[in-house]
Amino acid sequence: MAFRASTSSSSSTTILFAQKPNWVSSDIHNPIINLTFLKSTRPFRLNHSLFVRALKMDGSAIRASVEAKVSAISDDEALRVKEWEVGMFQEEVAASQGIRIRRRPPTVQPQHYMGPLEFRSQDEGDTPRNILEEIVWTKDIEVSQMKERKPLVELKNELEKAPPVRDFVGALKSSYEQTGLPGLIAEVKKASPSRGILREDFDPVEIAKSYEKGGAACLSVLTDEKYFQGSFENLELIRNSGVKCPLLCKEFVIDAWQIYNARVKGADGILLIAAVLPDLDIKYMINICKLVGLTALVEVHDEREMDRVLGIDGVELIGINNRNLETFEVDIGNTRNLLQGERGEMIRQKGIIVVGESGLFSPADISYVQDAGVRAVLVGESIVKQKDPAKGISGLFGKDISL
Ligand SMILES: O=C(O)c1ccccc1NCC(=O)[C@H](O)[C@H](O)COP(=O)(O)O
Repeated sequence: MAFRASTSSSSSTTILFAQKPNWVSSDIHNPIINLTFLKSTRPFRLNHSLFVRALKMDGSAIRASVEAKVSAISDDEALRVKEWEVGMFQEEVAASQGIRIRRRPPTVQPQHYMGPLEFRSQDEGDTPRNILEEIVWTKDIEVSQMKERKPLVELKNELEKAPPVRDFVGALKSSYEQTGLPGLIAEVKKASPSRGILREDFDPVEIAKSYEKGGAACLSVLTDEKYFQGSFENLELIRNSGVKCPLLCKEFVIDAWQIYNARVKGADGILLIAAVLPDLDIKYMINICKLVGLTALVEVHDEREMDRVLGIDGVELIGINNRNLETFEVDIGNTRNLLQGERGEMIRQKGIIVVGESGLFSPADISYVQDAGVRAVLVGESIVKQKDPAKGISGLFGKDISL
């Protein structure tokens, strides 16, 4: 329904909406809306009783206008509104690149509030659409809390005490050259949203040592606590245990702060997920990675993400995830599909190393993705579940790959 403004607004006056209002704050005691007038958009606080009346009018009949009482908001509130608008802009940019994952919940009416059906059904509410979105929303809260505890300036000061960086890409290349098989990034993974607990007797250092003994070129260490039961403590323990393999910090990165943190904790590489990050974020984060010496493993799952990432300069490692992180469906044919034709050609021309990720269980799986063009694989479940993970690696490759 379109509305026309017929009066201007000032403090506590009755106005007619020019367009459907945009909800900025869903706080029932403090509802703030952006009202678009004929020429401009301005935030106002809505008088609650009239708000309900206006909504009923809106929902119950097709009318040319609705009425509400509004009052001007404070400078502080205006600043929050600005921040909200910038957030909305970022979401729009992400959506234009086909990114379905929203960075944080949209601002909506609280569940207990008897608001207008129309507005409720347009906003899907604060329910994430899938597990990846839920993880990202949780991460957004976690990261802002971590940043409050340790601001970036403080974190940067700790960089000089970080252990020296190891050559992640070099380790994968030399493993491929020596074995003729994809270099293995073996994942230290206790649990996952799709499979639950993978290993009850989980000793991260013991598993890491066994992987290294079994011929892994690099290790991937999950640091997410809530969904994977991983931790930065595990990363640090492994780093300080004498294990020499370069370490990938397997995280859901949404903020550059996490990249600095990973390096400070001893990581040599970090995962950047194209389904979560718009192009500009990926470019910016790759630059930060270079600055601190980390290798970025940029992960894609479909053609669109692959094309976006191939358009970004400076990418040296692309992971093709065979698992759809929104539905958990696993199909190793995905690796082959994304490496066919022009895409595969471009990857070869650019000298990018492709990592086949997820759902690899047998020598046949390894041959399949190798034939498709991968030079490295990232494997968790099939090897972490084995009593002796080193033997799990020989089983996966069909031979002993330790040198
Ligand atoms: O593994 C999951 O269930 C999962 C769910 C949501 C987001 C990410 C998820 N996994 C991350 C990975 O991609 C895998 O840990 C990694 O590729 C190893 O996969 P696998 O060998 O199948 O354990």
